[in-house]
Amino acid sequence: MDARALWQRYQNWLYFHEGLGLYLDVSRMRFDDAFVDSLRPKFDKAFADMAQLEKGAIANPDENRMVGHYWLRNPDLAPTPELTQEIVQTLEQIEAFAEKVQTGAIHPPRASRFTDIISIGIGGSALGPQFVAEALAPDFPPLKLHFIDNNDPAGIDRVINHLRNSLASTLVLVISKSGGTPEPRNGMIEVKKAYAGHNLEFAQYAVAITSVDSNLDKLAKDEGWLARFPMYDWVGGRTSEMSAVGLVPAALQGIDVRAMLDGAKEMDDATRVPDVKNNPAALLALSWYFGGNGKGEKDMVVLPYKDSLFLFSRYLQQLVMESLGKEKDLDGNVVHQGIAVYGNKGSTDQHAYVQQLREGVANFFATFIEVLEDRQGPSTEIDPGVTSGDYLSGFLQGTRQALYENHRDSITVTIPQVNPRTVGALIALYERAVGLYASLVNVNAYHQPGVEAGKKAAASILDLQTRVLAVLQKEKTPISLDELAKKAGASEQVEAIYKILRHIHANQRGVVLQGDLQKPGSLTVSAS
Ligand SMILES: O=P(O)(O)OC[C@H]1O[C@](O)(CO)[C@@H](O)[C@@H]1O
Repeated sequence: MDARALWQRYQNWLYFHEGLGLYLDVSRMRFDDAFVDSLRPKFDKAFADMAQLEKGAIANPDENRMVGHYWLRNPDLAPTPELTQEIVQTLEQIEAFAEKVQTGAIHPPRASRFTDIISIGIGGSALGPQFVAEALAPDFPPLKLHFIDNNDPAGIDRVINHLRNSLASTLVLVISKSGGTPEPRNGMIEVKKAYAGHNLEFAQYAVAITSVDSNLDKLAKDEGWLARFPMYDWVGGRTSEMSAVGLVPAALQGIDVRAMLDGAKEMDDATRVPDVKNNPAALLALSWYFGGNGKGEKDMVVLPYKDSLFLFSRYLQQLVMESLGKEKDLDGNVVHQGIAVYGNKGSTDQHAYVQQLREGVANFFATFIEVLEDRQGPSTEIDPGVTSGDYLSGFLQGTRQALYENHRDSITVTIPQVNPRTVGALIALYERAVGLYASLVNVNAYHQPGVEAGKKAAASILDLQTRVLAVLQKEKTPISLDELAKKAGASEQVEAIYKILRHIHANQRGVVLQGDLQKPGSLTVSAS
């Protein structure tokens, strides 16, 4: 296609949302009208599915759950007045709590203000708060947010060490929808011990964000934690940014959560339109379907050209991959669906992997996220008449063009600036696109059986560790791994046992492995 025809195609397909000032350009995805027409019946079904979901249908059949993240920003849409009231009240409670913390009306026992927050959570209970903090927190927030989003002991130490002089003024958010995920539970126990080590009573610093009556909720209630906020069973972890999961940390940092909700609501209204060309989420879903042949054959590379949005790709990674990456479709057929998502930020990535994107394996389509406002205030001229922002803008255009010329497709989302409304809108845009795409490819976007399988496997390894160590304690002399496995009733699991023991040995926790480390099968083990 020559430049004039491309310019025409750009204009034909350009979507613009006036209220949000958001543009979506799918002109560099090379679908034609016949392709769009062929997907119309699937889209009709997707729009109908989405309408049912928003009305409270059981959209997550495996878990027998409604899917209601859209109600969080438009509570009147909730299927019952009780739910509407609950959403409204929770938001009010969050705002009141954040204000009291910021003004010092709620303060720690030994300080006049909370200065910092440790947020403990994983997956959907971390990625949204992390993305939003990076995108929207002021340079000097009223409370500084730190995350424990893993089970790495050294990572936990690092956060606690950084805060060792301000632990007495650090609020702890423990965020877990289920209230039973091992990582946040373990992180909470470690942090609690650190508080005890400083003679601080954890309950006076701790806030739980979890489902009512979960183990975490019960613990927080029994111990009299500072506050508890509810998470609803009809909100999935990866779509929970607009629930207490995301709103509590955001409000505490002084982010305008109402504006974020408004932006999401406005985008929801726009993405409810049952017309592909006039619905930005449908245009994304269409482009993804085209890009990956409806089978995820190409990866989605997300390139925000704005530092504050660099966690967007990581956020989308969970939203897209946990939602769409499914072995079976809704009819039980094995389909192995999904779309792989990765990315960091432009132009930084141009000096890393964009070389391969331009010339290497053509197994992706790109999504550029462009922000029109360079910075608040005037810009210095780097060259006559040229600012850093002009360079960044030029890098984006240049990369988009270079990719296209080499038959690599791309989508471009443009927002006027990074603010709570546009961030809320971006989240809502992708949530809806994932929901529509899931319907196009007929998968349940709202469960994650694969993750559950991994969790079970991990639990069985820990169980094996307990059994093996109990047997080892009774042994008077060194024993071979095979023998130990047999005595523990786990002859088939010698490799797992070897790895358990090697780890414990490396941490000098009462296990000694002896012999040739190059030949694990020949090692003997004893309790020290
Ligand atoms: O909030 P929870 O229940 O601790 O779960 C954390 C994360 O674990 C998962 O269940 C599986 O990874 C995610 O869907 C969720 O965001």
